[in-house]
This record gives sequence, C-alpha cells and structure tokens, in this order.
Amino acid sequence: MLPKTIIRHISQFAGVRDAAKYVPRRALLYVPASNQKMLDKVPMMQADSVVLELEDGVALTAKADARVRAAAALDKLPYHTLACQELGLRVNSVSSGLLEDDIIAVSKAEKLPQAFMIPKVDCPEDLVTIYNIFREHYGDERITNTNTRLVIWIESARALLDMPRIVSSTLNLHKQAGFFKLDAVVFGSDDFCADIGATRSSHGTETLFARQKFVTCCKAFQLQAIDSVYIDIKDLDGLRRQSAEGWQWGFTGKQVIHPSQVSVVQEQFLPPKDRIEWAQELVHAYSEHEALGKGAFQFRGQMIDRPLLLQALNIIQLVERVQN
Ligand SMILES: CC(C)(COP(=O)(O)OP(=O)(O)OC[C@H]1O[C@@H](n2cnc3c(N)ncnc32)[C@H](O)[C@@H]1OP(=O)(O)O)[C@@H](O)C(=O)NCCC(=O)NCCSC(=O)C[C@](C)(O)C(=O)O
Ligand SMILES: [Mg+2]
Repeated sequence: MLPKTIIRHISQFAGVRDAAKYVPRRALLYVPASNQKMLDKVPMMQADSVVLELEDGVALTAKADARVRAAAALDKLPYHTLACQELGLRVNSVSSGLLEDDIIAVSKAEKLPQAFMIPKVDCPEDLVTIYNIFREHYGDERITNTNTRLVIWIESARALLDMPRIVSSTLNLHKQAGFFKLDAVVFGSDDFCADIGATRSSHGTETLFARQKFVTCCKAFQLQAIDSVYIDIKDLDGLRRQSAEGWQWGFTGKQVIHPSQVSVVQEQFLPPKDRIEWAQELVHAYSEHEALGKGAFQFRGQMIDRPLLLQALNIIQLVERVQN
C-alpha cells in the first residue's frame, strides 16, 4: 500500500500516460495465424501480449488461410480466461497491398481483438488509408466506442525520422474521430536493418542510435516502447543481455518469437527482488521525510529527491500491474 501523501506524486508511470489502464507488454509473442497447432496453444501462452500474426510470419501463399483462422480464433478464444493480458492481431501493412483483404476477412468475426497491430507505418498519410479501410469494412460504430487499442510498428529510416508526425497523427485520429487509441509503438529492427543496409549482429550496435531515438520519441508522447526481436532462438544468454539493456534504456517490453523466450524477457522487464524492496522502503522513507519538510535526504548512502521517488514509483506500479 502506498502512503497517501505519495499518491499525489503519481501523474504518469514509467513515462507512460493513463496508469490506470496500463496493459503490461513485457513480452509480446507472435503466433503465425497460418499454423493451427500454434494457435491452439494461445490460451496457455504466458506472454503478456499474444499477437495473432498475419504479416511477415505468414507466407504469401498462406495469407488467405491465415485470415480465416485468425477470424475464427477471435470468436472462439475465451478472452477472460486466457493466460495473457492482451490478445492482439497484426495485419499486413498499407504498402503491401494486403491490408484491405485482411480487414475484409477479420471483420467477419463478431469480436474485435483487444489490440489491432499495424506494421510498417511509414508516414502520416498511411494513417488516412488505414482509417478509411477500417471504416469501410467495420463501419463507424465498430471502430469507435470500443476498448480495442492500436499498436503500430516503426520499421524504416523514413518512419524513424518522421516518427513524431506519425505518432501525433495516430493520436489525433483517436481524439478527433474516436478511432482506436494508440497505446504502444514497436521497433521493427529487422526491417529497419534491411531498409538502411545494415548487417545484424548479436551486440546490436548497428541499431544503437535507432533504438535510443525510438524510445525517446515513444516516451515524449507517453507511449509504451517495445524493443526489437532477438532472432537467435537458442541464445538465451544473448536475449537476456539485450532485454536487460532495453529495460535500462526505458523500453517497456520486447517482441518474442518463440515460447522459450517469454520468461527470459519477462524476468528482465521486472526489476529484481532487491530493487523492488529498495523502491518500497524508499517510498516510505520519502513519505516520512516529506512530513518533516525535507525534500532531499540520505537513504542507504545515496541522496534521494523527487526524481528518485518517481523511479521507485515506476517499479512499484509495474509490479502491481503485472501481479494483478
Ligand atoms: C521460428 C519458429 C518457426 C520455430 O518454430 P519450430 O516449430 O521450428 O520451433 P520448436 O522449437 O520446434 O517449437 C517447439 C514447440 O513450440 C511451438 N512454438 C514455437 N513457436 C511458437 C510460437 N511462436 N507460438 C506458439 N507456439 C510456438 C511449436 O509448435 C512446438 O510445439 P510442440 O512441442 O507441440 O511441437 C516459430 O517459433 C515461429 O513461427 N515463430 C514466430 C515467427 C513470426 O511470427 N515471425 C514474424 C514476427 S517477427 C518480425 O516480423 C520481425 C519485425 C519485428 O517485423 C522486424 O524486426 O522487422
Ligand atoms: Mg518487420
């Protein structure tokens, strides 16, 4: 329980708006919708966000079949008893020319996913196309008055440089037209490397600038920032290292492609036990010192003031969201 005097310090959480509606997305797992065996595992998947995948995880020749399976899964899956916190659907991009066929097929399902996920958003104009396709096939009523959220992917040099305009156009669609609200942005590092002609490496220095710019831009708009995929499925130590780095830099989660990656990532995006204890004790110490009129004080040999309190509150709130 947080002391009452401390609650007024909470206006946001880890740089993310709307703390009350915070959906943890520490691990965001893709499940190719063309693979029924994998789809059948969705109810047990412990990832925070499970993504029914129609884009690059599905071969061109299997798109039609995947759309039908995804629509059936949306209606069949028992949302309230799923092990995950969110069931999303990643459709194809505007530039692929496949988006409209995706939406025609999945709009036949009665239920909407909890999040629509749209890759390769390259410019603000893409948003207009996306909105028009959704309006035409879902109708105005189904795309407003809903709890369905929007998640978009930034995957090219152009998109990274234009990210503030892309993000504000997406947020404006919600404000002005009531379209699904943008809740998180995902960095598509593999497409990004292809776009800029970089060679992927296990240490990832080729995306250092891009990831730091990306996370800064997400947090400037108080949105969740989801980090790159780690494609070496067998290298769990490398995955652990890159996840820890992402957490340190302010990312809120990471994309995963295999069930074995889920717990490794989730663990890294939750602070260790001693850090949680540190945060809890700091909050109480802050409350006591504040009552004595002290804004700065010494705690475990460190100078503590309000920014440290906010960091401690980030930790406490994340733990509460994940455990509830
Ligand atoms: C890599 C693959 C082919 C290895 O699949 P596998 O079957 O060869 O692996 P396995 O180790 O033999 O699998 C063990 C068990 O886990 C299951 N399994 C394994 N994976 C999954 C999964 N994801 N969801 C649900 N179940 C899964 C699998 O069915 C099997 O079940 P079984 O023991 O009962 O036989 C497989 O893991 C897979 O298809 N992963 C998802 C790939 C994908 O969707 N890629 C696209 C997203 S990433 C992307 O697009 C890039 C980005 C962001 O856009 C950008 O940076 O630009
Ligand atoms: Mg991609």
